[in-house]
Amino acid sequence: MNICIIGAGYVGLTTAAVLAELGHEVHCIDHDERKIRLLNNGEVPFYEPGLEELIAKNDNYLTFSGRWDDIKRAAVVVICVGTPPRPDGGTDLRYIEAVLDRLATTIKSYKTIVTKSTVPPGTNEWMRAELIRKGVKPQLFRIVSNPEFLREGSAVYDMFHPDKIVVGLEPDDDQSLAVMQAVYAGINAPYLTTSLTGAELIKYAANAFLATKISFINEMARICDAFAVDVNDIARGIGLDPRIGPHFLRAGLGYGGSCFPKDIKALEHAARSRQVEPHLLKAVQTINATQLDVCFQKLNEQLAPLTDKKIAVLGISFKPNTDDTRFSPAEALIRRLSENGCTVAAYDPKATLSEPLTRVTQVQSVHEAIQGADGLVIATDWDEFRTLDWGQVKAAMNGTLVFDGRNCLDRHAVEQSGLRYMGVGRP
Ligand SMILES: NC(=O)c1ccc[n+]([C@@H]2O[C@H](COP(=O)([O-])OP(=O)(O)OC[C@H]3O[C@@H](n4cnc5c(N)ncnc54)[C@H](O)[C@@H]3O)[C@@H](O)[C@H]2O)c1
Ligand SMILES: O=c1ccn([C@@H]2O[C@H](COP(=O)(O)OP(=O)(O)O[C@H]3O[C@H](CO)[C@@H](O)[C@H](O)[C@H]3O)[C@@H](O)[C@H]2O)c(=O)[nH]1
Repeated sequence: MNICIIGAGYVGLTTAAVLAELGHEVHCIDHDERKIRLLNNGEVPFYEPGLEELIAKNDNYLTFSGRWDDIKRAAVVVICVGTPPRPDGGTDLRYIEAVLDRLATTIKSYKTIVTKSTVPPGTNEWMRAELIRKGVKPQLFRIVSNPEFLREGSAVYDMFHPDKIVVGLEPDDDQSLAVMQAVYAGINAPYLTTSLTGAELIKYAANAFLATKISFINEMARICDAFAVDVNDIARGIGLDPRIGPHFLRAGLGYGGSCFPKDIKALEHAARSRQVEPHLLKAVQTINATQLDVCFQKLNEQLAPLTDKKIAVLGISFKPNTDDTRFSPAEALIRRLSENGCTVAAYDPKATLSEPLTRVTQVQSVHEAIQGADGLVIATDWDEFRTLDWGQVKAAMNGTLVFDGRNCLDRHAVEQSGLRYMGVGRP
């Protein structure tokens, strides 16, 4: 099948590479000329495990350009452009609008237009109406809402092994499901069909539920601290109940990234637009917004006064196995330490600080970061940090505090080397 992907970001490039691997002829369009140049040189503009190799392997079936004319040959167009937050919490649909403008002048033969970008409830219905308003004949296209559930850091694996494929269809559309099954032929997952708006809401509900689990365990961590109980024991204890499950119950600095913060806000905004008061979503966000304060306060209590203290921060990205720093709690903590007079040596295996900060230096190794440090903070749970030689860490540091901001370390290993361990809800 000839497929055109619009937007060569985390979702678009992964989709393009995976669909090419499944045997389709894929063309990927992006308006960012730098990205297209890099891709045509065989480079991926961001770090995502396995993606560069998969793109290289499918070189013959995968092309990149900024040419909209290439849409003409495609039977399926997959929209993967960004849908960033607006200051009021709503969704900025300017990139979707720009795509609709282009599609309106390009569509001359029948297309299945698939929305993979995360868009607020009602957007796909509106997109259909917009295309018709812009002059595209209704019989020349169908819209399908096919939200994406991949995680950064395991995007390629997730796209080959989804737990479901959600397909939102127009009310009288009895052909697009077969088109989607042909697109994903070779991927073994149950299909869930619903309306366009139903599919949009499944995506938001999934992210909201996962964020709720994180805020729940972060609130439990606060309670655990007050009762001198280890929150990891609580997470294990409740996680063994299959009705609860063990995932997304790791307390820490809070959730970040380009999805959870914006999508929970967008769902709250959508609810309010229909006069529904989203009490739970508000609480989830309040807990997340104050989680950094709670963690910072713990550090302050141990190291006060913070002014002129040297802190080693391990981790800059919002989660491991990515170089993405969008809404990264690690970066927010580094900023807070800098604002409070600390000297920070930050290290990340892949990510780079998104802006220069006073008294903050990004260094090239853990070894460099910890030299003479008064305290060490694990801000992102990269594997590399779990397996440090704590004896060597102790010898290099000036102080003894290790703050495990991701509850990912073996506390006994840390303590055995004479360091002081402090986690989130792990007194
Ligand atoms: N990142 C994730 O893990 C993830 C997972 C699931 C869903 N999503 C959703 O998928 C969408 C894309 O997210 P992303 O992280 O891949 O974004 P991204 O910012 O990495 O990539 C978006 C790409 O679209 C391009 N673009 C924007 N407007 C364009 C236009 N008019 N024409 C051509 N190209 C254009 C940009 O240049 C950019 O390369 C968002 O709606 C996001 O919420 C993201
Ligand atoms: O127990 C946990 C699990 C995660 N996190 C944090 O939550 C954030 C998000 O993590 P994760 O969900 O793994 O990363 P994303 O790549 O943002 O993926 C989420 O957002 C995507 C975009 O919508 C969805 O497609 C995915 O299904 C959804 O997991 C990160 O800051 C994590 O550190 C925790 O604090 N505790």
